[in-house]
Amino acid sequence: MPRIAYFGPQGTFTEQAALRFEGELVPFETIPLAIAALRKGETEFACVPIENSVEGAVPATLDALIRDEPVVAVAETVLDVRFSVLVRPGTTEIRSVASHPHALAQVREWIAATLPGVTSIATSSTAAAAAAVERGEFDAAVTAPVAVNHYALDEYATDVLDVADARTRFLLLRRPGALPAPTGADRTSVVVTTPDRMGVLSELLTELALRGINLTGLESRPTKGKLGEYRFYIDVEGHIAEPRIGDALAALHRHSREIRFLGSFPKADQRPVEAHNAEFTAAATWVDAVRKGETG
Ligand SMILES: O=C(O)C(=O)C[C@]1(C(=O)O)C=C[C@@H](O)C=C1
Repeated sequence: MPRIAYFGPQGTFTEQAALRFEGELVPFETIPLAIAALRKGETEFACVPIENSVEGAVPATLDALIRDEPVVAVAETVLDVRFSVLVRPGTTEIRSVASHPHALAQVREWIAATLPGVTSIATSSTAAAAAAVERGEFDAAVTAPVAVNHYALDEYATDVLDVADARTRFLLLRRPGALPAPTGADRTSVVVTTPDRMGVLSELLTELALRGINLTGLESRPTKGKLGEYRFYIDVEGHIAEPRIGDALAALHRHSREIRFLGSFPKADQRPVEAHNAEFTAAATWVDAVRKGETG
């Protein structure tokens, strides 16, 4: 059975996401450590969170994806997110509440209304907060509902969430190899470092628009070099095997100082992508024929 490194420990949302894929799950304390295990060949896959509908992109994942040797996404899955607040049995007063910063941000209003005056403490993950509460370091942890099964804690509150219908998307990563076959409902992800000149981002987006490609995500992260220098993470609908996507990525390559392919894989929503591949194929066939002198 393949091994899947995941952002743990046991009881994280990421573990719930990783359980949807077939493999032996291996927990790591941080996102960079899970991806490093994949790069080193300790596991065949890694499962990490990439974006949340309330708090946006997960910076630790974006930064880990661009470092060191390339890794690519081969699948994604989306989880509904709602939180439980766990305490040690017998707790009567809550003075501190711990969790992953993304989780704390999603229950900020609930904490202010229900536990006014408590101190919020950031931990490496929601489950790490549960473990710390179990050890007596903090009074309460904001966790995934399943965490109550892994730690000797009681539910103080369940279904906690400031914004209804929150969801988090997770990626299944692998070292580069054969790509997943196109399904007609795919997503392609790249990260581009642009030269420092006027209008370059609009040029990138125009290349997509000209080919009728739907942009589903655009994130920027500093290159960590010069102040004001950024990388752009671009998600589009379609698969690199499709002519219009291949054509667009070639254009992005021409506009960029550095480009890294992050994968073409089936979208979790399985909603078919409206494409114009037949027109692109017909145009390429025509150019080919003209070059050979077969037509005018
Ligand atoms: O700490 C966890 O349980 C995670 O899996 C991380 C994470 C995140 O990074 O957004 C995943 C889903 C929730 O939105 C909160 C935390």
